[in-house]
Amino acid sequence: MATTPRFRCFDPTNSYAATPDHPRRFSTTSNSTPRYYNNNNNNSKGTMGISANSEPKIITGDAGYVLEDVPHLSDYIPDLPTYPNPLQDNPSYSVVKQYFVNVDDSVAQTIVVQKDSPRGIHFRRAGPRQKVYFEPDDVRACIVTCGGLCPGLNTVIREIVCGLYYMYGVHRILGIEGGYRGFYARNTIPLTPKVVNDIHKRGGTILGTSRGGHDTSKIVDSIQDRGINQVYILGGDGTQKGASVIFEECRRRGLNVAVAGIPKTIDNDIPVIDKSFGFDTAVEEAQRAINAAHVEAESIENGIGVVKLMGRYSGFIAMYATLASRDVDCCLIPESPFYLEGAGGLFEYIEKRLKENGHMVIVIAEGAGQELLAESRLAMNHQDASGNKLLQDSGLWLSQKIKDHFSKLNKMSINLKYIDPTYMIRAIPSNASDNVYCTLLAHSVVHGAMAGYTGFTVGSVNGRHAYIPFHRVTERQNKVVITDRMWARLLSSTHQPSFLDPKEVAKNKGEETETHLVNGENHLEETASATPKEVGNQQATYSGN
Ligand SMILES: Nc1ncnc2c1ncn2[C@@H]1O[C@H](COP(=O)(O)OP(=O)(O)OP(=O)(O)O)[C@@H](O)[C@H]1O
Ligand SMILES: O=P(O)(O)OC[C@H]1O[C@](O)(CO)[C@@H](O)[C@@H]1O
Ligand SMILES: [Mg+2]
Repeated sequence: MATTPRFRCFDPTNSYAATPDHPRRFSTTSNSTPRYYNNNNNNSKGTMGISANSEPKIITGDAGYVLEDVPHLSDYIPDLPTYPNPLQDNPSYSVVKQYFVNVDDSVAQTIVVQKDSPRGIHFRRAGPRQKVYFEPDDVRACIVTCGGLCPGLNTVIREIVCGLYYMYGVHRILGIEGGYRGFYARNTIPLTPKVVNDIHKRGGTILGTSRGGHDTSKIVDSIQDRGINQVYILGGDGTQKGASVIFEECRRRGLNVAVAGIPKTIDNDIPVIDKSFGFDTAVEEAQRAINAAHVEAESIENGIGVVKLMGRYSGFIAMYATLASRDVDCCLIPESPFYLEGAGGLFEYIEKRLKENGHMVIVIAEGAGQELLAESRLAMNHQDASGNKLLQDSGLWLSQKIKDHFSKLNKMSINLKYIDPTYMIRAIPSNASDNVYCTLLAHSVVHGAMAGYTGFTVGSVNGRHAYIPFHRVTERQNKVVITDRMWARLLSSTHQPSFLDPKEVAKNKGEETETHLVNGENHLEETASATPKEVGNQQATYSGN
């Protein structure tokens, strides 16, 4: 029989117990909402009623159960009224037997466990609650999209609008134009189901987007001035960092404003969540470019098709597109350093493949081999408006290097075609499965905000939607773990070299190491800049799936 965990209070910064009369400690039971900090300030702009960033809300239970909870408006605003969830009278949803989520439901981050292992980290399960913290008539919601484009943005916008409208009877929803700076520099767009009806069939975002321009104080002033009390923020890692500081500022000002993020990243580089929306669409669309490269390459003697795909720091699109296609002979990603010349290098492999097969296809992620590019040209240190490093064109660079190498050889003339479909992939509408995923994400985020949660990102964790504290999705990037089975499957499907030093791998395999990498949760930031030899060392520590 399932037992309800007995929650204990755990304050990561203090070892002594929390007490109900100490406002800075959690006072939690399984039935009460944890709260910290009393709010005695008024709501005027910039007041210093509440200082310091909020601390993580961590609740522990029996058998090593840990809930990494998200903030709630009642944590800092006392005596907030609650209302019955209007969904209980909604004829469409009345067929569902147990529609409302139990207050104690949580989603496990790790689902592969051993008999005696602790229950581990959990996140609050997403979904509708019996009580809501906003009267539908009082809600003034806004939606903003920031960062690069991604298939599905319009679907999420549509479903937030329709979800608020039809599930909760919220009719005042504003679109913020042109990303964060739109809060203070642009007009707003009123959004209704009619306005958004067809937008899921279009790529891009009807609201526009931008990089840079995050001015927290001006943004929160604008939220206050417009009377907005629910802020829905779609964007990647940078955007979620921005959302986090907006939440902190709203909290500091004591505002009754729910700030919620929906992670958007075509690169799939946001951690914790299973995958980001638009990723499936991107992988599917990448097939068209790979097919074209393959057709070109196999139609001519010693044909080489080079396809560049997106992935600044994470090579997920390249890896999945390669695995899906089966026409790719070599996939290069930022996480797996490679080299061109000499034994075990890329040129040697190309020559071998052309001799065996007469043609080949290479997929390269935009961030792959950047360290080699920097060596061969003047290192550029340009950044975009958000401070992201502007990368050099890895596909163009690689194509040129291959051409130069084989023209020097004289013995083998090659025909290389370079295809860069990156922006074409990013600009298409989401496919069917992403459309459904976007809809569920939008509904989950709306349920969370209506229930008074704030300072959270919504995402699917092991197939269940959860509310995840901002810091968990911004503290690191999700990367391909090259010591995991998925990358091994890729190597085995392409037969490409691993570019690892075989002696080092063999040596380290025999050695006991203390570090154990856990599937999908490895902090492999260092891998991106590691030498092939160093990666060989990491290989030996693998204990993944
Ligand atoms: N640390 C930060 N604090 C506040 N705002 C930030 C921070 N980092 C980025 N932003 C803001 O978030 C917005 C989007 O950031 P960015 O351009 O890096 O895209 P992103 O959300 O990471 O998406 P993409 O995956 O396309 O890179 C920008 O307006 C930027 O100013
Ligand atoms: O829109 P921009 O500024 O050209 O950014 C391109 C970058 O955006 C991304 O698509 C992420 O959104 C990266 O893969 C790519 O490097
Ligand atoms: Mg980013």
